Amino acid sequence: MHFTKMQGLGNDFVVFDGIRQPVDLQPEVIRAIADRHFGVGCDQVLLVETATSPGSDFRYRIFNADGGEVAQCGNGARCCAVFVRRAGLTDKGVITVETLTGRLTLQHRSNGEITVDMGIPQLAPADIPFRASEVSSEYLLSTGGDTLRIAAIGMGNPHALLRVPNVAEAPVATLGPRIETHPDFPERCNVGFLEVRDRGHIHLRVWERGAGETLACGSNACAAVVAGIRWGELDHTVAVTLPGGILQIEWAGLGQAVRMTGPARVVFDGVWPLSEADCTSRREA
Ligand SMILES: N[C@H](CCC[C@H](N)C(=O)O)C(=O)O
Repeated sequence: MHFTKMQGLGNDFVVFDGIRQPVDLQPEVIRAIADRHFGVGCDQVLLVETATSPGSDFRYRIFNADGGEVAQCGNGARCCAVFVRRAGLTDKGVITVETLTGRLTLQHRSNGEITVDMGIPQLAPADIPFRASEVSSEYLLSTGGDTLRIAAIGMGNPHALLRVPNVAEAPVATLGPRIETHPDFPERCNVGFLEVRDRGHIHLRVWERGAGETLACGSNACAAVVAGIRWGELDHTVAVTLPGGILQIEWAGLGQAVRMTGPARVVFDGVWPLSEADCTSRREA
């Protein structure tokens, strides 16, 4: 299978064209491809397919490095927009892609960046999903003897957000997996550690569900801005500085879609696997 390695602010992807070639992505194959020592290495595998609903240009599927399929990936959506034009699958400037749970609009900008309409954030606990009796801008989460104040927000995928005084010292590697697998998030969650610098700028580090800490997470950046606005600490246009770079996020408020703008880059093209013999060279199952 032919693939293209891509990245959006260092959040990296192996992207397959599922329209012009048969692609079989079983969980164990995803894990093998994502393996940074025995495979290609990536945070997520993306699959572009023929749209199944009218009004969409493509179907866009997302698989985390752990092999699980999920419904949203913001950095991947920007890479998808670049992928389909570079592959000659479309020459449109505005592309609509359908995902497991919704539809995204991807817009090429004159400076080469991509703006994604990420949809309306889910705030009702049942939609996130998150175990809480009512909607709130802040919840208490008990873990390991600590009680944490978090925001819980859905962007087509679930996110927990914690305020920290300094992202550089945030306990991402220890607290991230504990919150990712907390029972109050029945489908697990992505965990954002956010430092509010001013009303138009935050710093963010993210422990991603199914991938661990990544250099950037587009959907969590959107959720973090929604959380900060609902806490009354942010204005409606925010620069989000992540370890891999900066995203521009806009949210006009309740009932409105979140818009994210940032880069997407091609790294190289490849073939997976080269041959069955090469497959056996991977870490033994
Ligand atoms: N780990 C995420 C999927 C990838 C999201 C991230 N790479 C982005 O840019 O939004 C999840 O399990 O919901």
